[in-house]
Amino acid sequence: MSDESYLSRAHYGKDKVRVFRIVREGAAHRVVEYNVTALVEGDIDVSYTQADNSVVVATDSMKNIIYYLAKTSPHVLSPERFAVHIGTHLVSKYEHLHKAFITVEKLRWARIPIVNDFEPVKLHPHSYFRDGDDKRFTSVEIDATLGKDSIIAKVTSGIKDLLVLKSTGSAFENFIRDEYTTLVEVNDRIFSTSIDLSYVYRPFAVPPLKDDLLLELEVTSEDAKEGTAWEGDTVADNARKITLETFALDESASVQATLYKMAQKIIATNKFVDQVTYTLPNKHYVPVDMKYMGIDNQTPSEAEVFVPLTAPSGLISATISRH
Ligand SMILES: O=c1[nH]c(=O)c2[nH]c(=O)[nH]c2[nH]1
Repeated sequence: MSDESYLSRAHYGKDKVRVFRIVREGAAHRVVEYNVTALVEGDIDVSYTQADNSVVVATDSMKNIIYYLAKTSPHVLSPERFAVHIGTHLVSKYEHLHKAFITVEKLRWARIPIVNDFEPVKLHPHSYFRDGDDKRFTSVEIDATLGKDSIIAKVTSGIKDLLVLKSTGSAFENFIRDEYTTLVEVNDRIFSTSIDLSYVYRPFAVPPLKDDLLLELEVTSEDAKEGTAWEGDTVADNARKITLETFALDESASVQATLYKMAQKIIATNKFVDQVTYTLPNKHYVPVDMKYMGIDNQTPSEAEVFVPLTAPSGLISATISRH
């Protein structure tokens, strides 16, 4: 053992860059709101070890690159493509930067439905409401360590904070009973969780950027149909639908068993997704004990009044991978 130390890893960048973009398509607008994180890695050791800032792209400049690409990138409406574009731009513009890690979190803005008697519901062209607290995100690693002409993108996307609850169709029985067990077995209970889900796409090569550092890559109908990372909307829509429908339809034996079914379906339905991870807090709802009032609120079929517990919660997580 030596008393000396060395810099074993370094990366830096800008976090929590908030950006909103309008794309005007005639009278109809499309809007996105993102929280972006951009971190870079490369030949930057001396900025830590020698106080030498000559290798430092200021994090303020990185923020400006994010705004610049929010204005100029043809990919801005797709979190995955926008993130790949930001990361590829950083490692292509600066010779000494070899990797970029970009996270784009997308907030929900849905068109406000306008209901007029006897007319089909119309979605307003430029007014929106927040239709859920869940966020879609993508985390992209841009790896240019093999050269600026051989850039590999590793894309992981997912959903955070998707809060769900079902008031029946969930049981928890046959678990280990010993001297520590106080939990009673139930064949009918409330199941509520705040879903965190991430899925890993098969890595792909990013074409070298043009002279103006713009990423000119077409999205084909195959991308949309097959659900490549290049058209992440397809998989994002699939993953949300599978997660919600499986949660609703499964006669759940446990959080673990329902989680596994969701993940298996995502892998089976999305051929460019190789790995799925769910993290599910089990948000407990405890029936109030009303025995002292002479009221049965405890037997599962009679349990009607519950205390939603803030803490503690279970925490069930698993990663399911393609064979
Ligand atoms: O679905 C569940 N899985 C558990 O592992 C567990 N543990 C517990 O106390 N309740 C539950 N519920």
